[in-house]
Amino acid sequence: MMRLSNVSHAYDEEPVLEDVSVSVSPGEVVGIIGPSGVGKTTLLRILALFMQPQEGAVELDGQAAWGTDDRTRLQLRRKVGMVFQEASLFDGTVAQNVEYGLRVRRSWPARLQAAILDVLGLREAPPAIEEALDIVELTDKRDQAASSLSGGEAQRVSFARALAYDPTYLLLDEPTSDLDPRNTGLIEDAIRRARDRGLGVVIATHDMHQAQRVADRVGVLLGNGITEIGPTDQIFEDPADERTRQFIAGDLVY
Ligand SMILES: Nc1ncnc2c1ncn2[C@@H]1O[C@H](COP(=O)(O)OP(=O)(O)OP(=O)(O)O)[C@@H](O)[C@H]1O
Repeated sequence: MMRLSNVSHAYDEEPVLEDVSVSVSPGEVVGIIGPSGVGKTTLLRILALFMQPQEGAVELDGQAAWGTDDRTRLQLRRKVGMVFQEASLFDGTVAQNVEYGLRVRRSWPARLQAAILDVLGLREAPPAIEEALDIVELTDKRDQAASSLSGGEAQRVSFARALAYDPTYLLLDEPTSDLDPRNTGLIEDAIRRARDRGLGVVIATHDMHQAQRVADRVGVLLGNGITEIGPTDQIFEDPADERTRQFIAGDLVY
């Protein structure tokens, strides 16, 4: 389980998160919804161990992430994959971009061996790449130049790259905010497939309907904290907190 406990963080004395606790288990999708600028990205960056919160604890599979040595933290960070709002692919084919996720994990001897087989034209793509491409339905574009893809396809490649890395947890920051309905649907299907393979997924989105479609549990981030977190049906149909109710009903204007 990945868990934030009583986390607070401020930028230049301006509090963004105050006393936030949230967790995700393997095989579960947790949606974090809230208006723009409320701190969803900050929350994900703390979960990804990119930044240390000023207060509170971050724990992965029972191990505290801070207050430990850098090497242990790097090992913990390797359990986490992240997909950002915008795909950032390098100049190369779709398959090469997806493989990048694998390559960073390989030992130097294995990388050297792969490079030699590449030069000899003898290397076959590892199964993890084919599986990841299958999940985002891009198998037929595997040899296409990444620069020739549409925005939606590029985002699906980003998703596949994060999957190929074989993380235990996957964090998604507004992964479909610039996408058309078809690509949005394909990413949402890929999220469900990742969950069914046992990944713990956290998706931050300002689109509450997306959270309703894909999340098992939803946390509502309003003001500086989570007003409520619980099973998706309960949050949308019977919220306990008045601010959550107003936000879900669209009555809370930011
Ligand atoms: N590095 C930083 N330095 C100073 N302020 C920051 C920094 N990063 C974020 N903030 C501020 O913290 C607040 C929360 O930002 P954050 O990006 O976490 O929110 P968000 O909910 O992800 O927003 P959006 O959906 O618009 O991306 C914003 O007011 C933002 O301006």
